[in-house]
Order: sequence, then C-alpha cells, then structure tokens
Amino acid sequence: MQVYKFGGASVSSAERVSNVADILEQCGEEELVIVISAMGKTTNALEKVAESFFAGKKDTALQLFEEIKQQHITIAKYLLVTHYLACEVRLKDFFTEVEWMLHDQPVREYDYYYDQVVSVGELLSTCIVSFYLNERGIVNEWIDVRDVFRTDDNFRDANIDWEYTQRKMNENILPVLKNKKWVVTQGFIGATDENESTTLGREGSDYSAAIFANMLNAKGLTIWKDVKNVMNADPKEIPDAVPIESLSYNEVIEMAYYGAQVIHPKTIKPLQNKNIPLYVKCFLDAELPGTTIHDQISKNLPPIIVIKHNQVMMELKTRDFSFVGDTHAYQIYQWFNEHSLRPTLTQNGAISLTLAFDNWKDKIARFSSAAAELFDVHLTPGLTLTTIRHYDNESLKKYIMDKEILVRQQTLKNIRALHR
Ligand SMILES: Nc1ncnc2c1ncn2[C@@H]1O[C@H](COP(=O)(O)OP(=O)(O)O)[C@@H](O)[C@H]1O
Ligand SMILES: N[C@@H](CC(=O)OP(=O)(O)O)C(=O)O
Repeated sequence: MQVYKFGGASVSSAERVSNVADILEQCGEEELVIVISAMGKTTNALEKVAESFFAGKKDTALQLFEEIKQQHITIAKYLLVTHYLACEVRLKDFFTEVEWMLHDQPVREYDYYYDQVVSVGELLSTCIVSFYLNERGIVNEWIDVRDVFRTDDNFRDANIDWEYTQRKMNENILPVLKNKKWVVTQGFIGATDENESTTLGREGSDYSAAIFANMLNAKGLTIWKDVKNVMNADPKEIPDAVPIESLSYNEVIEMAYYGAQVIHPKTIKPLQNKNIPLYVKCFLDAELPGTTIHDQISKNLPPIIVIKHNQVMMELKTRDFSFVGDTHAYQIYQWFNEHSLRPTLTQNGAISLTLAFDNWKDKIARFSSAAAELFDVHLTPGLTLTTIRHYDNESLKKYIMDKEILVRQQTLKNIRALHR
C-alpha cells in the first residue's frame, strides 16, 4: 500500500492533470491512496472570497467565487467527454453550498467561514481528477475525506481525532482498496462531529497524506512537487540552492519547524512513528530519484537556509519590574493556546520577552489586547527571519552579516536572525 500526494502545482491546469494521470498509469502500484490539494492557487483565491464575505462585501465575494467556478468548469470541459455531465452535477453541488452561505450574513467567527469556503478547493480538484482518471480507465473511487477525518472545531488549524479517524479509515478506505480500486481524496480538510468543514492549516495536505500513510500502514509516502529534490534552500529565494538526496526525519522536522516551505511541519511525526519513508519526487520528470526522507542519519549536509518574510516582532515588558520567567511564562503559553498562535522565535530578557510571529493580523491583535493587561506591548511588522542550520563562515557572511539585525540567536548548529 502506498500513498501519493499531489500538491496544487501538479494539478494547476488541464495539461498538469493529464500529466498526473500519465504518472499514475506508469507507477505500477497495486494499492494506492491519492491525496490531492486544490488546483494551483485556488486556496489563495478562496481566502479572498472568505475575506470579502466577512467584510460584508457580498457582491465582491460572489464575483470572486464566480471566477473560481469558471476556472474549474473550463478545466473539467477540457479534460472530460463521457464523464463531463456527471462531473458538472457534482461540481455544481459544491458551488451551491458555498453560494448559499455567501448570500447569508456572517454571524459566527471568521475562522469558521474561512473553513467552509476554503475547503471547497480540494473538493473541486479531487472531483475533476477522479472523473478524469476513471475516464482514462484508471479505476478509482472518490472519497469525501470529511467522512473520514474527524477533527475538533479549532477552525483553520483543526486537530485530528485519531481514534475516530482510524476507525473510519478501516471502515471507509480499506474496503475500497481491497476491492482493487484506488482511492482519490482531499488533503488539507476534515470535519467536526457536527459535519462542519475544517482545515488543518495552510499547506496541510502533506500532513493529511502522512495521516493516511500512518493509519493504513503504508510502505511509503510520495509527495509529488515541481522541484527535483528537497534543496538546502527554497530555489525561488536562493537560485544557487543545491539538491539533497537523503535526509533524516530529524533534519526535515527541524527544517519545517523553522519554516522551510517544502514539507508541512506536522508531516514527519506520523511517518517517523511507523518508520514509513517519505519520497519527494518531481512530477515534471517522474524518472528522477528525488529525495528520500527516512530514519537514517543525514551526512555531509550543506548549510540549510530558511527565510521567512512578513514577520511581526512583539516585545512584552512587565510594568512592575517583575521577572517574566517567574510569574508570566505560564500565562503567556496559555495565551498562545487560546489564540492558536505559535511564535516563530522567542527570546527571554529579565523583565521582557521578545516574540516573532507570522503576520496573522487578527490573532496578533487579540493576543496583544490580552497581553496589554499585564505588559507594555510593542509591535514591529515587516521583518524577515533567517535561520541557517549547519552554518559556516561563508553562509553567515552571505545571509546574515550584512543585515540590520533586531534579534540574533546562535547555538553550535543553528543561527537565527530577525532582521529588516
Ligand atoms: N528547501 C526547499 N527545497 C525545495 N523546494 C523548496 C524548499 N523550500 C521551499 N521550496 C519551494 O517549495 C515549492 C514546492 O512546494 P509547494 O509549492 O508547496 O508545492 P505544492 O503546492 O505542489 O504542494 C517549490 O517550488 C519551492 O519553491
Ligand atoms: N490547498 C491548501 C493545502 C495544501 O497543502 O496545498 P499544497 O499541497 O498546494 O501546498 C493550501 O494551499 O494551503
């Protein structure tokens, strides 16, 4: 049993979907679960729909959603002949669900609406791909992952109910595989016990695929990307990044934790727990070996550079000169939980604490007003956080030294700098 995950870039156009079918036709797998993300940048586009709706701009929301509808209809029309009408019926059901909501007034919190709107991206993409594969004779069954992945109602960053999900995995997925059919399903989304859609955090499809691999005891998980390998930096950021052929789970979990946007940070644990190898392969050339991530120690690694833009620095200072560590640490970590906000960097002083966050405006505003009861709060937006693992003099000079640094942390293995 294998799990394949195809990200947005691999299904961003009719040609790319057809390329995915070519890969599947030639892969020779017997039992396969295929986890797919929303097409191209659909999730970003759906985020704009949710934002407009919540801001009371109903017409803009509907108009933006209309564009997304037309893009999917166009791709389905291009790909499908005999299965087109059946596919169109399904797509229209998904469209209608969202449109009904967009005609209402928002009465619940933003994150709830975000998930109801944004989750449709994966439903649309998998619907089209599944019909297309069947039309090409690649027999598969489309599964609504919301009938399998039970989560809590922490919208936008929902947590999996492992016991329930494992049971549903056995009831809903195993029989399909035993029936000699491949499964086509969605990454990134789940549902609460009240059947409300949830999402697992941006780029969460890798995590979904790892959960499938874990619960089905897969022999491997292959994530198909537009890059030939995992590299020592994002090649879009650093054009002379070098490929890495083999990495340990440990190394990748560290890279992802520091913000490398190549594998979702939560992906590794479900795989490591069952010693399931992760292969990152290139959908543009399936013959290339790609990168293997497994339990073997990574040797001779180059400096690994992770650059995170759009960071907000938050300085908290106690007003009465009490030590932060003594009295406030517990409270601050409670706020992190309450506001589902994780710092990308923390630095303790005697009576102050410096934090950095991704720029989640609403959450930071809520966190700041809670913190303002105890601290003077100062925010500095528009910063970049650069981390280098296995740094050397050359990489330090190239990526850190010439910056205007606000916070710097250094250990034997890592250097991190928050800078302008
Ligand atoms: N260390 C890295 N190695 C390779 N690619 C990286 C790395 N860090 C970031 N990336 C980026 O990840 C992209 C592929 O991931 P992503 O866009 O999430 O694909 P998908 O949407 O198909 O899942 C690449 O195009 C590359 O720019
Ligand atoms: N579509 C979601 C989930 C995801 O993982 O996408 P991708 O595999 O394209 O990174 C997102 O864009 O966040």
